[in-house]
Amino acid sequence: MTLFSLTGVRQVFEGRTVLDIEHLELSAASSYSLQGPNGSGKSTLLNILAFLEPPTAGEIRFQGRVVDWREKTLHLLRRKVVLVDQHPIMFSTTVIKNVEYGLRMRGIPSRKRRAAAEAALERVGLHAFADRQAHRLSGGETQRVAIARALACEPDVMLFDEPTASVDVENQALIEAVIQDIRRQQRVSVIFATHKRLEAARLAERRIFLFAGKVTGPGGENVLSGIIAHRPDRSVCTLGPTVELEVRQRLPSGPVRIAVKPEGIRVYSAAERQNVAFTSVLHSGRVLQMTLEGDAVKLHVDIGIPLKTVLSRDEAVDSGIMVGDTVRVAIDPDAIQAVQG
Ligand SMILES: Nc1ncnc2c1ncn2[C@@H]1O[C@H](COP(=O)(O)OP(=O)(O)OP(=O)(O)O)[C@@H](O)[C@H]1O
Repeated sequence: MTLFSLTGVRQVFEGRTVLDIEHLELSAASSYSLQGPNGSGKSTLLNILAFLEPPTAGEIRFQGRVVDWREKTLHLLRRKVVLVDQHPIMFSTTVIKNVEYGLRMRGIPSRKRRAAAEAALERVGLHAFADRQAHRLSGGETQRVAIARALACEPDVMLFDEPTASVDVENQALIEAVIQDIRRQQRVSVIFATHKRLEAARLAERRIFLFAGKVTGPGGENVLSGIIAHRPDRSVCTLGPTVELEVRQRLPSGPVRIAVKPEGIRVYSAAERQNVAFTSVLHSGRVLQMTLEGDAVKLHVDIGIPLKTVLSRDEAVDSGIMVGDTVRVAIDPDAIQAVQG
């Protein structure tokens, strides 16, 4: 079942478009990671999905119904979707009262409230902390109490904004275990923003990549820092000591972040001279890794910068390319998206 369906969703802050999603569907009872560089729009998207901030434009369907962004309806939707913030705010009272907060707002009687809050604290391993002062907890404990506070409300969807960004290794493992436990309860969907690739691999069934506010597909993994310079006939982006890529976007000279879509990267065996795509510039590289994923082969290639691309199984067989081979790599300038900074 479709949980969220977004069409033409844009968020504009101070005249700047920071989120621009043509179409995105999220399935129910799944777990998604939201990945992308700083400022790519992850928190902005989470705030929209949590019904905390309406988008400037576009349509969002939740569980099949169009969201109309009126306070009365939002109130009900916010019971179904709960966002656990990166820096949760604790009220200056006990842990248990903080966890009970959402239930109190819903008018749940005190005994039932207490039992639900205790059960939620148990799930995050903080049962013994019930009577402690919440604002004196460590970062990791605070994050776990915030998760308990969300869990107590029994939402359909839990959103997390970088749940382990400011916690130690021990709390990271505990929080990941709690998220995995939440997912094992089939009913609850989980969407979390993270900068940690391994965390995404551990926790997410599906991954969404954002770059400059747009969903980029797995190409979001090819995110690199470079410097734009203008030559008489073209603009180039210098990456590392040896690599220069042509960039078609018009940007001022200076530092940029670029994303290279994997479908814009073609890899040829060193011998192949025919049908070279996109560009006359061919980079020399080496194949570091080839992994079979379903009917596709994921290729890691080093051309002085690390790049990931995908071939169909047939293309991979036909090319005869093997791990360790020296190859030539063509990159489509139109597959490069650059943003300043
Ligand atoms: N309320 C706001 N007013 C103006 N600009 C905003 C506002 N909220 C976010 N932005 C801008 O929108 C862009 C996207 O921000 P967002 O916080 O969604 O990115 P992010 O991917 O979550 O980044 P990070 O990984 O650093 O948390 C940024 O350039 C940010 O400065």
